[in-house]
Amino acid sequence: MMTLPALAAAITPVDAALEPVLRALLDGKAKPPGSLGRIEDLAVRIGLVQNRPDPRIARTDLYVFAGDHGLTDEGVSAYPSSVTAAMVGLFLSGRSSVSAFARASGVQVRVVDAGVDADLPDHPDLIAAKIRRGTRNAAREPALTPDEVLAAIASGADIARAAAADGADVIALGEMGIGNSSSATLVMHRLAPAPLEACVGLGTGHDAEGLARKQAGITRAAQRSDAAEPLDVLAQFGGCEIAMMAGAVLGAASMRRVALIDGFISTAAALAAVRLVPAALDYCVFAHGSAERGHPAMLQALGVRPLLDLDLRLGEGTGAALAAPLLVAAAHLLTDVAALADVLAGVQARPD
Ligand SMILES: Cc1cc2ncn([C@H]3O[C@H](COP(=O)(O)O)[C@@H](O)[C@H]3O)c2cc1C
Ligand SMILES: O=C(O)c1cccnc1
Repeated sequence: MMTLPALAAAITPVDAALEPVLRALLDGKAKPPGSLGRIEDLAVRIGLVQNRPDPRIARTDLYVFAGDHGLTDEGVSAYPSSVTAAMVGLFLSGRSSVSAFARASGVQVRVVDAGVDADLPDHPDLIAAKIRRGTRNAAREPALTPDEVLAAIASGADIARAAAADGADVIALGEMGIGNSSSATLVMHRLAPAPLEACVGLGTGHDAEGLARKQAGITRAAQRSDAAEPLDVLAQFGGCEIAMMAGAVLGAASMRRVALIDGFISTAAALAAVRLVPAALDYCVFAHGSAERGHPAMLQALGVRPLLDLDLRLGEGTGAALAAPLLVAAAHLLTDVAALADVLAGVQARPD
């Protein structure tokens, strides 16, 4: 396992000198310069991450990090915590939304028990990495201890690094955890930072009364601690799965792999990772803009633009699974498309 300082030392910013080289290659392809829009930007990003003009994306592994939240005692979610474990079973049976989308994209899904409040039966696609059975209620006390946060980060990094060592080119992050939109809201509030009102959204869905209850629970937690440093914020308000996803971003970056980020909650984890190690941002690709209220401002705080705009608001990694083929296509643009000069030379050389 790598400690946080060791991870930070292993993450270097991408080589900016390669960007004009990649842009020139793309401009020279058999197409008008810039005509493939943001897929060209994506190709540049992938080339920079892999530090080569001919990047390849042969395999994307998607990890769904699952954990429960003591903050649900405040009534912040429309659903009971027991849904988390039930959904883990569904991911493993291949009948969830992310399973369906991942099949369409040729992406392998595995589930990580980061902190589910249940004993989960063994399964070949389940990684047992439980930090604790659910977090403490952040409205009353710190959700996690500092040691639990560090353990979660190290474990997430380990999972991403092992995937990379095993041949994954992209590590995609999804999550499942009833109540975790509240935890992500508090992480965003302190680390974006942004006013609390701008960070609270509907999560899985709420009527007016439910939203008021969610706001009240989140406000109680925010009033209990003025944490503003990333590790402290993760301890006060974070979830096991959010801290572990932050670690997975750092692990992917330390191995020069793309971390493909899903929606609101995954972005909050990426935000924590970037606040811990700013250079990690160079390795992140943001799959989609979530319909969750705070997501645009969180992306703006990171200075990034997501690939897709499909009004998704689920999590699980559904947006990441949908975006995965775009990364494959973008890499193909650099490796498979002929240079216009070669084509024209070929045309001119051809006998009439
Ligand atoms: C059946 C079901 C499947 C889900 N898959 C993802 N989420 C999403 O909803 C949860 C966050 O919303 P909140 O903070 O409002 O609880 C997370 O588990 C997230 O992944 C789901 C939620 C439900 C109910
Ligand atoms: O965008 C997300 O990740 C999201 C939004 C609402 C509920 N759960 C997840």
